[in-house]
Amino acid sequence: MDKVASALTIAGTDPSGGAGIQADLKVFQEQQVYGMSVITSVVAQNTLGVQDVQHLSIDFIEKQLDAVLTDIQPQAIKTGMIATVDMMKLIANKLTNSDIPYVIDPVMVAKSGDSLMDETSRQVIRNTLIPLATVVTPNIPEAEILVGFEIHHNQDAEKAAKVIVDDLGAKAAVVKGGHLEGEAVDVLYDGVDLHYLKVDRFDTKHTHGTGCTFSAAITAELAKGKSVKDAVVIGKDFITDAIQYPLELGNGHGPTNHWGYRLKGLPGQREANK
Ligand SMILES: Nc1ncnc2c1ncn2[C@@H]1O[C@H](COP(=O)(O)OP(=O)(O)O)[C@@H](O)[C@H]1O
Ligand SMILES: Cc1ncc(COP(=O)(O)OP(=O)(O)O)c(N)n1
Repeated sequence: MDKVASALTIAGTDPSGGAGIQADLKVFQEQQVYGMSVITSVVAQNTLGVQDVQHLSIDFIEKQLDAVLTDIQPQAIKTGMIATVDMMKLIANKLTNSDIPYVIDPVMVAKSGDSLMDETSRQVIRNTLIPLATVVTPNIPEAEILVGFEIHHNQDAEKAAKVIVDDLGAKAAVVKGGHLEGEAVDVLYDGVDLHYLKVDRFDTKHTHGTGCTFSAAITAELAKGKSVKDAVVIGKDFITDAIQYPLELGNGHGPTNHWGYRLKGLPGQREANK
């Protein structure tokens, strides 16, 4: 293995830097993991919403994947915005029989309400990519689509995490509670045990890219060789700090602070970033 851990994100872009490829690479860098990226779709978006999307051709996505995978072997891979069935089939082909830890953030809809995955793909991801996953990290609406029932409280989230592992074939699932009321509770099921990751909810509108940031932090830790549970616990700390110390950027849902965790224990900077 190379001396430095490396991770690959396969996803769409966010020119405003809070979500997608840009967020993933910032997180990898913060976690001291060498970051690489394959772009699936170029998205015109900002903190207010998505203005337009252009998907790259399957042929060109494949060329990017081959360029990376034949040269620098990542120790973990993450997928984010995979908008079409053909993209899913291509990635499934490349990752079948691979033993590289694989994190799926099954991105379907942005916080602004704009769709990032077509309707057919929302059903197809279940059979193509989910069975290959080391960890799947759906938010509540995404988990509802994957499992086919509504999620209103933590017990429903537990049930959904179990279905994603026991019925859909992922090795582990974290159903994120950002969209529920009360504490921000995520439910991790690893095929054996259930774990609750709880933090007080911060009263903030700066939550653009929370899901991307969380799943990228988990990917970085898996690349370093951490267990799924340890990677998810560290990822939760990372996203909590990123939400806690907002940057107050943009006119809508601003980005999280990808260096937020560095401000812990530095009271002067902590105050300055409140
Ligand atoms: N206001 C908040 N305060 C604290 N944690 C939050 C808040 N909103 C989301 N989170 C956490 O951020 C992570 C991403 O969750 P979520 O926002 O549900 O994902 P997504 O961005 O995919 O919709 C989860 O760990 C969730 O618990
Ligand atoms: C290119 C791209 N990928 C994913 C998202 C969604 O990111 P997420 O972390 O779920 O945060 P919100 O956008 O929902 O705030 C995205 N917007 N763009």
